[in-house]
Amino acid sequence: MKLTINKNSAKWMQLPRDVLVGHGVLEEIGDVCRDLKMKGNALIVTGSTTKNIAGKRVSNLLESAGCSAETVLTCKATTEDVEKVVEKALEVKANFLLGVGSGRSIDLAKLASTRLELPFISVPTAASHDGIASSRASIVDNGRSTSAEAQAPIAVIADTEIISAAPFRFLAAGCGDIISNYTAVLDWELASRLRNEYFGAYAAALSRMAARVIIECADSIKPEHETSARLVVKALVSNGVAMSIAGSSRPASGSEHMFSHALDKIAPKPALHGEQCGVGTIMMMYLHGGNWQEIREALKKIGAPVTAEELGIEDKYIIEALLHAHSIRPERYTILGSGLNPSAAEKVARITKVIN
Ligand SMILES: NC(=O)C1=CN([C@@H]2O[C@H](COP(=O)(O)OP(=O)(O)OC[C@H]3O[C@@H](n4cnc5c(N)ncnc54)[C@H](OP(=O)(O)O)[C@@H]3O)[C@@H](O)[C@H]2O)C=CC1
Ligand SMILES: O=C(CO)COP(=O)(O)O
Ligand SMILES: [Zn+2]
Repeated sequence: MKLTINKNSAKWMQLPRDVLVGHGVLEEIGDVCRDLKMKGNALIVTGSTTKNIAGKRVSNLLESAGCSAETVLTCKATTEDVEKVVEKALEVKANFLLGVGSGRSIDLAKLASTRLELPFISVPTAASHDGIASSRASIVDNGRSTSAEAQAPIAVIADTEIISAAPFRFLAAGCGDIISNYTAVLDWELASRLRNEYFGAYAAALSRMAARVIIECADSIKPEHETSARLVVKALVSNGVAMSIAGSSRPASGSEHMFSHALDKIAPKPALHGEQCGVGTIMMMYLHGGNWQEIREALKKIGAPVTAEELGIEDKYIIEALLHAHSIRPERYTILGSGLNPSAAEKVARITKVIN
């Protein structure tokens, strides 16, 4: 008899069942629970800011729908934090979990619910990252950035009224996370050619398409336009689907993500994940010999950072992150190969105008 389910299998693509994107969809959370036969005790995983933006409302709405709701506040996305959420879920005898807020809260709810074999609902309050619907969780384990296998959310409730009211910086960061698909796929192709790594043509095409849509619509992505939020959220959900189809974060994470993870470790005050990935994409596209100017122009039009100064990070940390990036995920082969030397790192950052 088979006792464990191997969802790690390349044949197993797990996708969300209900995806709601639109104005005021948060109000439908009770209906989503009824649709998915989810009842009993809910554990809301949220942050100190996002609790006030959506966490409390989710709690009230769930209670009106006949569930009981407890809340656990998040701080970082580390293995220890996952453990804290697991413990809280056991304490309150949770029947399901919700990640309400930032990428961190969603990743913690995702991984804790996976460990507990309970369903979870993703309720983003900003369109700043593509973990909204993915079956991966980016967790820091013993100081190392890891991409953990996890379940996909059973439902995604992306209320564009809330998302478009968030500071525009978040939406611009989400665009950076999507545009980074270009270099992620180039790295994946390289790994397939040089390391005979599995390459999924369909996931790669889906991933490229999302990046193309954002670049082509760069002129029309504007603050407080709910249509902009809707477009970006759909591309972020599509990225999650690409990762599930690939069975890894390969279609959406390559050398530019390794640069961002390195900055998270090195910079005293890192910028948003998607902002750093966008700047990383400009530099990695240069290393690939591609059209880095197109990436830079699109990010500029959107209003995302394209320089160290705009990231609020000193030049020296950009260089250090470039030198360190290849060692972040040594198993993930990218254009960075076995690493840049200091003069090459400085050259790429200067030529692409990230530093001056
Ligand atoms: N699993 C996956 O596939 C992926 C995971 N990620 C991960 O997600 C994280 C990045 O997520 P991201 O959300 O960009 O950043 P963070 O998780 O670092 O959150 C940034 C901050 O934004 C705040 N915030 C969220 N929504 C709003 C809002 N509407 N108004 C004001 N403030 C708000 C949060 O508040 P609060 O303090 O309340 O949380 C938090 O302080 C990284 O850890 C990254 O590695 C990224 C891509 C894919
Ligand atoms: O951020 C991600 C995709 O955008 C997740 O990828 P990693 O954690 O594997 O870098
Ligand atoms: Zn990302």
